[in-house]
Amino acid sequence: MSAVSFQHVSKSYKGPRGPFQALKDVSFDIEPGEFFGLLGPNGAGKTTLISILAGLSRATEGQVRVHGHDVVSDYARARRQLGVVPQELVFDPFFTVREALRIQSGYFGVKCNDDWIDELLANLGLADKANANMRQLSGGMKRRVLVAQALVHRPPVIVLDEPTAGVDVELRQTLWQFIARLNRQGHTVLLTTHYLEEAEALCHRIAMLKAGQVVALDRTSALLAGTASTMLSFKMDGELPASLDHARVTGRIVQITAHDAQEVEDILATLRIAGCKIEDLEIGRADLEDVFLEIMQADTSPSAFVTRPAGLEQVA
Ligand SMILES: Nc1ncnc2c1ncn2[C@@H]1O[C@H](COP(=O)(O)OP(=O)(O)OP(=O)(O)O)[C@@H](O)[C@H]1O
Repeated sequence: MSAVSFQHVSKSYKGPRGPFQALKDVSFDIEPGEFFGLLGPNGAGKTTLISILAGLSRATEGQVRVHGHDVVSDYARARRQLGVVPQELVFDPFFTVREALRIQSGYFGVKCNDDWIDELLANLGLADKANANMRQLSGGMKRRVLVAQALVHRPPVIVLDEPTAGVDVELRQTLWQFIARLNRQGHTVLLTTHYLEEAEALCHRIAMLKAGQVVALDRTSALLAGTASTMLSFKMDGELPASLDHARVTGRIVQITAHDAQEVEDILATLRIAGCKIEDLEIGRADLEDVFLEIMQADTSPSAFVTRPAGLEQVA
């Protein structure tokens, strides 16, 4: 049985100019023990999908199950399987960190949870903040508390909606070590992030959403191998030839993806013929950010990059 199953999920919001479809027929399964990434640009529908999974919002159509429990008709059991770290920092300013975690344990009917709460605090670098009031914490520390709150009932499925937004490098590493350990112990992880290097390092499989539709879904390694695999990077002043207008330009730095050696040669020839003076040329492997941009810029019909069904072989 899948850990999480989205089947034909659509969601419409009422807008000033009629209904707005935030999700369009989204279907995929996440297998138990997977570390699964959900990527997409701002407004693609990631938080909407997670809100439906967490029972905070209702799908207009379709069905969502967590370990077989429907998130609407069997809400309590579905919710108990989930630990959700929300994107927004919502907290009660009147409690200490330990009190907040005890109260959250109570919501799930977990009693005498202090040993696990202490372990969570230690693993999230919060041990010395246990008795601090929530309103005294910095933004990054509040985020750590949200992670701890999501995990108090030891949920088999951990959902993280941009958990590292606004978080310093040290906590990111602490957080990922901890989440990766929970994943090795068998917890399923669903992650949304805009830090694509994190997704590349952590996720077994990745789904990409664009305007509410799944436009890519595959093992991370297959996504990296399946699209442009070479990245040319150089510095130059002046205009690029029009035929290279798909290049990514950041100040003087130009990056262009290529599928093979011939395409690399063609790009260099185009630059030479146009009289462009380039410096510091590097040719390297494309990373997930390049793949993401290529997929998002492509005129993708849904499922154009969806090549591989869920499988357990990549989870080992
Ligand atoms: N309550 C709402 N009412 C109307 N429209 C909404 C509502 N919530 C979200 N939307 C719209 O639905 C679309 C998807 O939003 P969503 O927050 O799911 O995107 P996202 O992929 O999580 O984006 P981000 O990366 O910025 O967090 C957006 O166009 C957003 O404006």
